[in-house]
Amino acid sequence: MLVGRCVAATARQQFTRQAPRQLYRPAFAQVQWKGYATTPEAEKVAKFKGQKGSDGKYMVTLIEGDGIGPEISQSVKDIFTAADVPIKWESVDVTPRLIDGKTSIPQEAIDSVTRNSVALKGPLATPIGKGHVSLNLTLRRTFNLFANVRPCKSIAGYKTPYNNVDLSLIRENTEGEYSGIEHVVVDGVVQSIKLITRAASERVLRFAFQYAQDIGKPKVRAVHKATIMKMSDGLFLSIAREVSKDFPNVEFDAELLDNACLKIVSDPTPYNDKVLVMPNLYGDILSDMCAGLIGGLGLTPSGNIGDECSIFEAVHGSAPDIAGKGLANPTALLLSSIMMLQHMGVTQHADRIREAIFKTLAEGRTITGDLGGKAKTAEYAEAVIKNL
Ligand SMILES: NC(=O)C1=CN([C@@H]2O[C@H](COP(=O)(O)OP(=O)(O)OC[C@H]3O[C@@H](n4cnc5c(N)ncnc54)[C@H](O)[C@@H]3O)[C@@H](O)[C@H]2O)C=CC1
Ligand SMILES: O=C(O)CCC(=O)C(=O)O
Ligand SMILES: [Mg+2]
Repeated sequence: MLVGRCVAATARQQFTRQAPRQLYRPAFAQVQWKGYATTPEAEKVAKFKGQKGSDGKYMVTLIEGDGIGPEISQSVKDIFTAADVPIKWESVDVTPRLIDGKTSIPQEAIDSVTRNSVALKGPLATPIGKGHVSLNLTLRRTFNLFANVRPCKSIAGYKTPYNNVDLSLIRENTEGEYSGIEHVVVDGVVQSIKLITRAASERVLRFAFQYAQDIGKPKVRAVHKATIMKMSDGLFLSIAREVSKDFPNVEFDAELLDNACLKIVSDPTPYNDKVLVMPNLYGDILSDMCAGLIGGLGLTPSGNIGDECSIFEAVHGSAPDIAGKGLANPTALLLSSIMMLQHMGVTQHADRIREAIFKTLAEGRTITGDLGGKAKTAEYAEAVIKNL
């Protein structure tokens, strides 16, 4: 499996060298806000569109990803099999192809996610500088996964300077600094455009307020830099203020990004009662930073949520420094798979696996190197299975 992925990664690098320079063009289609049901139960029904097959199982798309992706995906597969989770995996490859001069992910992958309406994704590596656009972003854009939900919670038994971290970050997921609209003005001068639209801002902000209500957090805080990016972040902030009026039971305020970073690393616990919502790049950076507060990237899950389908993945990347060595901590992808099961309404299995994970971590006997243990990825997965 690992060999297969290495071949795919090499093919992608070769492809990268041949690919013509592309602009990452956003779709400017007006997005109709569909609203979210007020209870988590109803929300799941509204958003998860997958169907059980005649064998009583859901089909779920699996993108194993690069680097540590296949290793941590194997842990999820093993634990799901042991826990008898009623799903079947449909593995797809997202290595981009050049079709009519454009970089595209394979149609089979797009069809699979569209058909199943839910996917679990390992990390996908992005070449630095020249090369294909991030496949992670391409997937988010292709399926209009407008909200990236990134919870970050302390793990019982793993000691960090703060024991009670419970942060909720919502990152705008389709535009902002990640729009990839870049061009050379003259030699030595390049321009990169941060795109902020009313439509994308409003839908993620509404999502954040609804999410706060659904998970019982009383406050939403917009994180911004509208002092400097007066028009772009200014628009995001003014829409946040507008949207807040539709949620009178949720307190709203705003904070500058740099100050938020200082305060969160000094003491994150005053942020526990808030959902933080922000433009794309700020959410990217803040979520890695927050992972550092609870024990690292091996522990933080995420969900890319759209109206038609959703893709769940860890916050971390392909970790090339430890790939292929059996050292990766699969907890982040496992917790992402639990978010996925909750989203699908498969809650009993989700609860059972989550308890087994937390028990294994709290026992501290069979944990991976990032948490100070000696266990290999597969040994940790085996310990979780024993705790099921
Ligand atoms: N959503 C995605 O698929 C993402 C993809 N990437 C891509 O991943 C590649 C590598 O990026 P990096 O900056 O190195 O970030 P990274 O997140 O892959 O790794 C950062 C550090 O965290 C460690 N780490 C990450 N996940 C871990 C795990 N599960 N267990 C133990 N340790 C773990 C790594 O060993 C490394 O020291 C790049 O090509 C980047 O574009 C980066 C972030 C997200
Ligand atoms: O797509 C990439 O290469 C990076 C994405 C990323 O850092 C993230 O989603 O947090
Ligand atoms: Mg990131």
